[in-house]
Amino acid sequence: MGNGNIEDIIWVSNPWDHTRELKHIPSDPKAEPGRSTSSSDTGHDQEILDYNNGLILINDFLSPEDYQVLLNKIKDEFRTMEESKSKSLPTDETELERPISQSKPKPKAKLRRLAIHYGPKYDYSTNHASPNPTPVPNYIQDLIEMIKPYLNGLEINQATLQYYPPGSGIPPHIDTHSCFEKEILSFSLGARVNMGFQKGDEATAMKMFAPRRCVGGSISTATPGTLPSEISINGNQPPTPTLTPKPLAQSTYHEIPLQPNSLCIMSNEIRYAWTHGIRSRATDDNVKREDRYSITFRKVDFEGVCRCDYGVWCDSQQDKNKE
Ligand SMILES: O=C(O)CCC(=O)C(=O)O
Ligand SMILES: [Fe+2]
Repeated sequence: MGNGNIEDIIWVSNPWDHTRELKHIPSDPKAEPGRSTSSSDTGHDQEILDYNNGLILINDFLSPEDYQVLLNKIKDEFRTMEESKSKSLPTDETELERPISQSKPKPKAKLRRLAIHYGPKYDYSTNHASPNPTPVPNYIQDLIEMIKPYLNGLEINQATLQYYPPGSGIPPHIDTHSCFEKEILSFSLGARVNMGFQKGDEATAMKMFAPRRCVGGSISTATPGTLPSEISINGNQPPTPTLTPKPLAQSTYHEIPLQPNSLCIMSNEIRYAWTHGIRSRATDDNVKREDRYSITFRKVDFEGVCRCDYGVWCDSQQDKNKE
């Protein structure tokens, strides 16, 4: 099955010259996973957790000031979205006339994840990217600039903001290989949540043949994830590994806390062959969930062909085998 229709879409890149809204940029970006970065100009320390399978978590990614600016911006975005939605809803006249005691009970608020897309929006059922992408706003472009050192030259062209009300989640999935190039990154804000990771089994691989992003993984009992190598970044000091690296055991379900102000980078094996997802539930490790927000960064692949080394889980390569 080909994805030829994607080639017709022309992505017009966003202007990069703009007034900076997030002020601090790490001066000496880390050159390779697990290595130190100077954070002297930001005045705060980052902590890098390298799971040795393509998963890297960077805690305290932004300075507290920048983090707060970003969180406020994102909350505003969802507030505006909700306001415009409620304005566009037709007024129920009959409801207004009804005495309060007789008014219909309000439907229970649904635990629905909300999303706002910037850049080309992908229609997973048709493999089409939207021809009129909404430009990425400046404050998100600032963040893209800050994550650039971790992108290995990948030019991000899509940012998806998501709001997770307490209790909501996202099904386990592998972001479809042919839709997005290389790394997938997610920046977390608001409350902490656990993300589950599991190496895709045969059933998962089969589902990747469908032109969809979300594949439901068959998840067994949850066991806490093993701790990764942990490197604390301290000013100009070289990184000090505080734990011996323990790779995530294959075929086991692992949960890893995503802290607010953390950047989760998925590349190679974890990006191509593991599912990730967030279970819908009220608590994580007995801690009650609160509002969470995330920004997922991707590069939409207009060619729509993946040439990764993980052929079993690759929709492009499996499609080719079937031809
Ligand atoms: O919310 C997140 O951190 C991840 C979201 C995600 O996996 C996705 O949108 O594909
Ligand atoms: Fe994802």
